[in-house]
Amino acid sequence: MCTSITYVTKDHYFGRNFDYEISYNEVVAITPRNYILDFRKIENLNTHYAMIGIAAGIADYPLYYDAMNEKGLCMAGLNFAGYAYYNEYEEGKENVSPFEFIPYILGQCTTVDEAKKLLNTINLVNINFSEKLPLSPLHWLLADKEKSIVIESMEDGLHIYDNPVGVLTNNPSFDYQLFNLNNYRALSSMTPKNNFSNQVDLEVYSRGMGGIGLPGDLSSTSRFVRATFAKLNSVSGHSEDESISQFFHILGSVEQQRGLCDVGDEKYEYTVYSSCCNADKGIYYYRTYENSQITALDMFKEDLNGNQIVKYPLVEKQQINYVN
Ligand SMILES: C[C@H](CCC(=O)NCCS(=O)(=O)O)[C@H]1CC[C@H]2[C@@H]3CC[C@@H]4C[C@H](O)CC[C@]4(C)[C@H]3C[C@H](O)[C@]12C
Repeated sequence: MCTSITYVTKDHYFGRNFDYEISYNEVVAITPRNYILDFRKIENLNTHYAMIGIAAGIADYPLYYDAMNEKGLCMAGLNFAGYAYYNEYEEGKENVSPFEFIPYILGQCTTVDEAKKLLNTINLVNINFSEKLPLSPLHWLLADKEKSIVIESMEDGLHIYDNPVGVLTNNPSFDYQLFNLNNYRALSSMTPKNNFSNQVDLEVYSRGMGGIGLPGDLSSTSRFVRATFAKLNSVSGHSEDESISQFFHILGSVEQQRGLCDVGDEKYEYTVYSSCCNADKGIYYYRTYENSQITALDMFKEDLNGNQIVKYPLVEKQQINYVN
């Protein structure tokens, strides 16, 4: 499972928990403007916006899980197994395969509205990256500072939802996740008054009772409600330090500890990494399961006019500040 959120203080922040039981040798990858983006069915992009994000480090192609471009547009792919459906090639459409989708959008668009125009002509086509890397069933969160949308390609067509809460998890489809929030409208960050009955005197024996009923488990519907509640009630200062700390704490509300989600064969789904982009400044921050220290990469410190992907392996060793 994964959770992705967008968050605005003074700047715009975007990121995700990447929850899984295996890794594809993830790296932070910077794709500069003149790296030739090679597409299977449409014309290559020989120059495009530069982007930074986490990608699979197993191929010489920017196989992004999530990324932002130099204009502050951000996009993340999350599992959508059993719901995602990719089509046959269709003449007259822009046939983009799911593994090309993030570079295709971030390479050319500066805002969600610009991306929406491209989405009018797109056909998410069922082409593998390779035999070893088959199609992934995904849906996507796409965000700029003002708004976000969710993109779901399903058997009945391409769905593009405005996302008023700026959160995405996994199954089922986004319209359900949003509707399900109605069930939690009584939750509050405030101490609730006794609505139960005036015939019984109910005590406020603890702080935090306004949130009783918030689902605590790791299912995607529960994470959706919990991350949304955390994000929308979140209070943070505007400085960079306060903002990214708060961002990682929101993601922390839905992080997965190893062992709690058994997927068989002695494998457990856990939060492999959490990321937070400052989309205004082009800085990619992340933490990994074993390394609680925040690592940062500034895309503008790279030569963005280059033509080769620059890759940084994740810093995964715990960094402890021993004081004596
Ligand atoms: C598994 C991940 C979703 C995490 C998630 O949501 N976990 C919940 C599981 S569950 O909901 O509990 O079942 C997704 C997110 C992005 C994906 C890569 C995208 C590029 C590339 C595309 C190629 O076509 C295939 C290989 C490739 C490296 C992909 C592998 C894998 O598919 C990645 C990592």
